[in-house]
Amino acid sequence: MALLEVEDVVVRFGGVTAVAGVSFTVEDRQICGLIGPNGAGKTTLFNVISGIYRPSEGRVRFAGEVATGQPRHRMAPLGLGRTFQNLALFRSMSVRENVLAGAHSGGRSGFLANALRLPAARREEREAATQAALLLALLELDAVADVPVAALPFGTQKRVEMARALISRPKLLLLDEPAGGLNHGEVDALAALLRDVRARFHCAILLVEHHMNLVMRVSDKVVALDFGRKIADGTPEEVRSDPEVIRAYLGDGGEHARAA
Ligand SMILES: Nc1ncnc2c1ncn2[C@@H]1O[C@H](COP(=O)(O)OP(=O)(O)OP(=O)(O)O)[C@@H](O)[C@H]1O
Repeated sequence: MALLEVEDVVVRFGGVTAVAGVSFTVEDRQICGLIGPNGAGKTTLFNVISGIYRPSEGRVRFAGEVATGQPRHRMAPLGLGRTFQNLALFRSMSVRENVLAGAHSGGRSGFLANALRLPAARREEREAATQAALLLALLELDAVADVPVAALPFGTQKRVEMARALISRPKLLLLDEPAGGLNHGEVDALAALLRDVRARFHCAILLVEHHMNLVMRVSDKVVALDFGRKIADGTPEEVRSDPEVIRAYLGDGGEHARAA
């Protein structure tokens, strides 16, 4: 059984079919890149997988359980962690506070135990603080742990988001354009970091990404979309040389010519 199973997912917005029957799987500890030209349906599909959109048809299974239709707060306990394209951090809070905020969605002791500060809740808080410290070190954020997020460069903020997603120990980490806005050196560091994160956290990673070089370097498998359909699914080498993928990226010389 695959960790993530996307089955015949269709998403319609009024008359627009953004995703037109896409199926693919992600295995345990696999890094999967989701690529496609602008408007291909990547973000829409990503939002279905992370529980933000309900598909018009089809379903998503996570570790064998149907995840579509589950309330969003159930996603972290199910084992799904995500980051956002335009960051969704508490800007006036410190790096450490933001990372700790991610732990609360994974807490097991419940609202009442937390409100009454029962021992189970206090133990969870201590565990979360230890985990946060480890993550801050791994993501090279310890020097800025007490700095408000708003004061930090974009690339650093992206690492904060990743730390926040990782503190709930996801089985699958969903990354929305992690290389967006990063410079060349930062993209190289990100490639190394993604492999490191997989090795240390034993998680699978699904990344939606425009940065082709990063996707091809870090992914075990790549799924390519165009006009809401899956046009290729295979190793980076297979997908890179797939005629439909080349056509989708280079265009047909007419109105569909789009940049890679
Ligand atoms: N909320 C919405 N309402 C109507 N149409 C939408 C909505 N969201 C996306 N679409 C349309 O669905 C299609 C797929 O969009 P989507 O944003 O998923 O593509 P994408 O591959 O992520 O593109 P990009 O790389 O530019 O972010 C596009 O035609 C888009 O205009």
